[in-house]
Amino acid sequence: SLRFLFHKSKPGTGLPPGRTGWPVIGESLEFFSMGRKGHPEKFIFDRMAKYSPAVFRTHLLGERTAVFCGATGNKFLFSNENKLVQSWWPFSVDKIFSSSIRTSYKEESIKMRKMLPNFLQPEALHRYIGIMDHIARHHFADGWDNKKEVVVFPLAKNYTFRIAFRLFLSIEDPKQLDKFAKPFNLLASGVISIPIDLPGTPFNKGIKASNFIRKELVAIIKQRKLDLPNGKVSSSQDILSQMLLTSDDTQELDIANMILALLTGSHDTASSVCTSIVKYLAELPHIYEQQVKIARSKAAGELLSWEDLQKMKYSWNVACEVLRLASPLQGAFREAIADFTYNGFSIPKGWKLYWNTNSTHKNPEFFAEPTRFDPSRFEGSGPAPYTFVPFGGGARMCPGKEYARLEILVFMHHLVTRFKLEMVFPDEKIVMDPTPFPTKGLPIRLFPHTSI
Ligand code: HEM
Repeated sequence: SLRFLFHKSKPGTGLPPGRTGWPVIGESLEFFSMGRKGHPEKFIFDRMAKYSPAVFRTHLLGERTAVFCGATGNKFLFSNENKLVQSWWPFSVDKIFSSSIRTSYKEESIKMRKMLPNFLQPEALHRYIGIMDHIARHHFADGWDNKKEVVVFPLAKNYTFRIAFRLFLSIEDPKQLDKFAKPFNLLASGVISIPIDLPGTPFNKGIKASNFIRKELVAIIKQRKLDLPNGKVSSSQDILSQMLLTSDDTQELDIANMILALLTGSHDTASSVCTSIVKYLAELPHIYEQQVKIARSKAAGELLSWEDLQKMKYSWNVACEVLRLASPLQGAFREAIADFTYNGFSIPKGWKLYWNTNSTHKNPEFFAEPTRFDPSRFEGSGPAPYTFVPFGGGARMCPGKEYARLEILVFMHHLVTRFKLEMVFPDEKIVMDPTPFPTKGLPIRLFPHTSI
């Protein structure tokens, strides 16, 4: 009956208002298809207008879900971790990363989550800036220089992949990198697939790929444990060494899971941002010119330093504007660990809760003319608290934020010091499936500065 599909309650009278959609699949298809069409915010805004601007209910990925909206919704979910809510990942993610840090409710995983930021804090990452710069130079020399036209998305993936394997594991050899590239792509498609574990399904391939990677990682970790004490490798050469030195009682499998989570977390996110940055710089000459001025202040061939990156405030504002308009993750889930009331509606224990970037990032209440690209939004005190949330917030905030900032800035610097850019398909759209990418991979014409 219609009562089953619609529930329009008033504050104080029960569950948040909303539509549950079809049995089992609920509203999942609409949710994802709007992303695939390039406007994931439509799903959210339609329902905020129809039901309630604070919180509405829906049914996603087989779960009864309440979508929290606006700065107040973000703040509520971010600040109630382990009090009223806990991190929750869809079944497919959980299965592929089984026994990983993503299963937050497990004792060991909480310990892991505490350890993680140690290796990814600004201070810990200082020493790796020279390495990022070095890899960027090689990456541009191999993939971009002397080419009239390139397809950006696969190149950006290659860039973040190279950096991650070097920084975490000291792996640079192209042959070794190749061995991991395919499993990582399988893993990524497994995570977003329909979770049916039968031979040949993307989900099944994802699980197999993650087992393969985990096994390889355990072997690398075992070898490293032998090499570290007799000085065969340096203690500061990568994040793995750092992890092993500060956590001697941690199991190899736990470390492997942690590295797997970090490699995955960094795989599609930062590469998506780098790609979108190229698109906006190609489209917006005045932004590009500003960018070049900053980059030119550095002598050719001179290595980038921590201080240089700190000075790139304008560049980071450009990146933030890209993160606002094309957030790599549109949001994340929590689970209610107790019954509670929010904004007058009751949220039952066990319900899944979803916070999302779009209800604030694309909302004129928080960002005037939200579709306009304007890095000056981040000048001064910047956006209001809990309105700009590409990395989430609170206890589960992305631990890779600083790492991502550095690799994105290094990428931008090398890009604009080398080329002027022109899009091959000027109206190429960015769609979300579920991370944002350009429909044609973003072919770009390159004009080296020396030839201008
Ligand atoms: C621009 C790039 C990135 C963006 C926008 C991003 C965004 C996010 C978001 C929104 C979350 C979910 C937070 C939540 O549950 O509320 C997350 C989690 C996570 N990210 Fe990132 N991320 C990026 C890059 C990275 C990088 C480079 C790494 C690793 C070096 C990384 C590692 C992780 C991990 C391990 C988690 C899970 C943390 C947990 O469950 O507690 N991310 N990220």
